[in-house]
Amino acid sequence: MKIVFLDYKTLNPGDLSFDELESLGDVILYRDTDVKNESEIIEKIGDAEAIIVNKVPISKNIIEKCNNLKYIGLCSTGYNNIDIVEAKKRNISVRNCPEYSTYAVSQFTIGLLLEICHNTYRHTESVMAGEWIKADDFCYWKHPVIELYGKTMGIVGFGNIGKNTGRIAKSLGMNVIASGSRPTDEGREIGEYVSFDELLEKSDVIALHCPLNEKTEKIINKDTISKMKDGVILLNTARGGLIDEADFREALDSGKIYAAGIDTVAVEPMLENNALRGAQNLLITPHIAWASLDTRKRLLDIIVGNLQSYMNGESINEVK
Ligand SMILES: NC(=O)c1ccc[n+]([C@@H]2O[C@H](COP(=O)([O-])OP(=O)(O)OC[C@H]3O[C@@H](n4cnc5c(N)ncnc54)[C@H](O)[C@@H]3O)[C@@H](O)[C@H]2O)c1
Ligand SMILES: O=C(O)[C@H](O)CO
Repeated sequence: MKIVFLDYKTLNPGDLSFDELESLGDVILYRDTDVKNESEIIEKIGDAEAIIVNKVPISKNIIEKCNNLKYIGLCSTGYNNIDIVEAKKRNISVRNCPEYSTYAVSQFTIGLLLEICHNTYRHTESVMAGEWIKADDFCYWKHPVIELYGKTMGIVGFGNIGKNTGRIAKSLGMNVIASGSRPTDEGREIGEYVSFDELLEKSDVIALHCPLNEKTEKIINKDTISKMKDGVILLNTARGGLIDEADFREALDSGKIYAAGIDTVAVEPMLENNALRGAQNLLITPHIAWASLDTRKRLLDIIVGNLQSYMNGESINEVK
């Protein structure tokens, strides 16, 4: 079987082995593919039966042109770059990789929150610059130190990552509320299910952990921000497209949003004119919550397992 991997560079910058994947068929590996160049994508896929993609968009046009395509294997949990409706229409199997980064992404989310609460990095810089030597007292702070105990974390999207973020928040003494997911007993042990509006009104910290799709695109906008508490903290390690970035910037600048920590923006790599550049009370990282070596190893195992199961006629991790 001809298998084309369109963009392996971020999964495997050179520290993993593709031996197992290559044992499954005639594998063609591309480090990168220009996400904006449909003809390059179509040419690289050619007559392949299976493709593996991380962030390359697979549009209706590409699916129509590559008419031997039977399998799209994602290199990620999120699958917002694939035209699922068109793929399903043509009986193409689309499979994602759930759960490989649950612990890493929830750790990262809480890491952003703790940095907002403590400003460890900014205080270290101040001490290293000699400000403690000149201080009048045994302690001083440049930014407020925030205790999370007793505060409410609202989690939008209470799936694998959302629930684990909730568990950590609960262990810090936070009350957890969640919206958007079907209630389960496991979820009820972590927090209370509420409506999206109630979550916006009650949360001191809001963490986004839902997929990006037509229902969730820009769910954080002027209108929903106006329903939030003044001085709310916003965390987004899911997808940048969940947020209207111009509205978000306005709320950061006005102080309506006290601070935010995000790992994703709407267009990646970030555009030069991205509205968030230069924001003062924003921690921002270049989509790396998933990227530890252990996590990527687990991810590659799932990618291989998904393809193997497709070849065996089994339906594992099929995107519905
Ligand atoms: N930054 C990173 O490195 C990174 C890594 C992995 C995943 N992600 C993102 O995190 C997202 C969540 O991952 P997960 O493993 O928890 O997925 P998941 O499928 O386990 O959970 C997603 C939850 O969102 C819920 N949901 C669906 N529509 C919703 C809506 N309209 N409003 C609110 N909730 C809704 C689903 O019911 C589900 O419970 C992924 O879709 C992906 O975009 C980011
Ligand atoms: O969805 C995912 O798995 C992450 O965003 C990394 O691609």
